[in-house]
Amino acid sequence: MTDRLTLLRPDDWHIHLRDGAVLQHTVADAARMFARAIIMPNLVPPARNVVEAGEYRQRILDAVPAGRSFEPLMTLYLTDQTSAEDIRAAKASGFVHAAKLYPAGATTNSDSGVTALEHIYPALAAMAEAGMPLLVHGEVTHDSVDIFDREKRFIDDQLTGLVQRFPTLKVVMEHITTADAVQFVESAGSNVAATITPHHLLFNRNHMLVGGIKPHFYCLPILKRNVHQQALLKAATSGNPKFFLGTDSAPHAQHTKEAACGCAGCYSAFAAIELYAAAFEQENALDKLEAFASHFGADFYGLPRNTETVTLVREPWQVPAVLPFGDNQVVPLCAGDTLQWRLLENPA
Ligand SMILES: NC(=O)N[C@@H](CC(=O)O)C(=O)O
Ligand SMILES: [Zn+2]
Ligand SMILES: [Zn+2]
Repeated sequence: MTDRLTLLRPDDWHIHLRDGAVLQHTVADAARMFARAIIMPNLVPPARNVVEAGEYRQRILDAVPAGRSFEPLMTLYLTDQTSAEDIRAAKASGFVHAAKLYPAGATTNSDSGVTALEHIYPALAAMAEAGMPLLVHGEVTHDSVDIFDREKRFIDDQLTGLVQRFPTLKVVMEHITTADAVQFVESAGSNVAATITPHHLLFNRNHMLVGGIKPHFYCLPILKRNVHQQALLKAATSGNPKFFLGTDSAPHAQHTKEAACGCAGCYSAFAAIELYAAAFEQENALDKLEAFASHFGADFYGLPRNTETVTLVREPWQVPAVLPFGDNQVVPLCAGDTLQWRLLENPA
């Protein structure tokens, strides 16, 4: 049995670091293992243009612990008002690497998201032109659509047509949760890819709902049935370069999740690579982890792969019950559980 695993240093192609006092914690956790991360722009107010993205980037850089290297890859939050010029200015900055589509009302802080795709056609044309990937939270939002069906309906009603209309646009379907999404991405062109989270690989809706409701498993898109979890595990460990690491680590203070109306999002960045190692080991596919975590995302974004390495050792450790989160605390994914793999602390 392997008990040591050395990988090219990974990147996270989907993370929420939030803002303000919590950055000291969220940035330190991400920078412990990741060289770079695609930073989600759903702040209040969101990072909608190159100026807001640049200011946010500086706040993140200011929070990187001394002695660590960590490059925040910024994204723009698309609204009905985003113009082709906004995209061109963002591209010219060199630090904005993608733009994010939140259908209005789909998830945390998506109120200023896009109300109809037609509104962003000029921006999407500029993105295709610039080679800038569109990152998609792929869920429809109509009250009439069941929450467990919202991803599939988005593929059928919106994404299929969008990919046809913009055949050269790079699209990342973020945090996929269904066999339908796996199938859609597999059968699309090489310009379409997907990120997969550790929580959707390790858990299904039974973990969230059987034996009492577990708010720390509540995220969007919501955990699905076991058959979907199996399809995601298969895709992530397949060696297909269309599927790569994106944690969707999305911390919310403990009291806002353990509430009558709890927030959506799981905090995984503190042990992301260890959690993925658990999922890959379960599939007997640890040999596939490096490409998923460290090659395919950079290749898709057209960025160089990292050159330094990180090492994981088989050394069981217990996930703390809570972690500091600015002036509050956050309950991490798998709180209290024992993880088998541990990342060696080798300063970057
Ligand atoms: N994934 C989540 O459940 N929540 C994310 C938003 C998102 O990625 O949809 C958040 O910002 O809290
Ligand atoms: Zn999302
Ligand atoms: Zn997210």
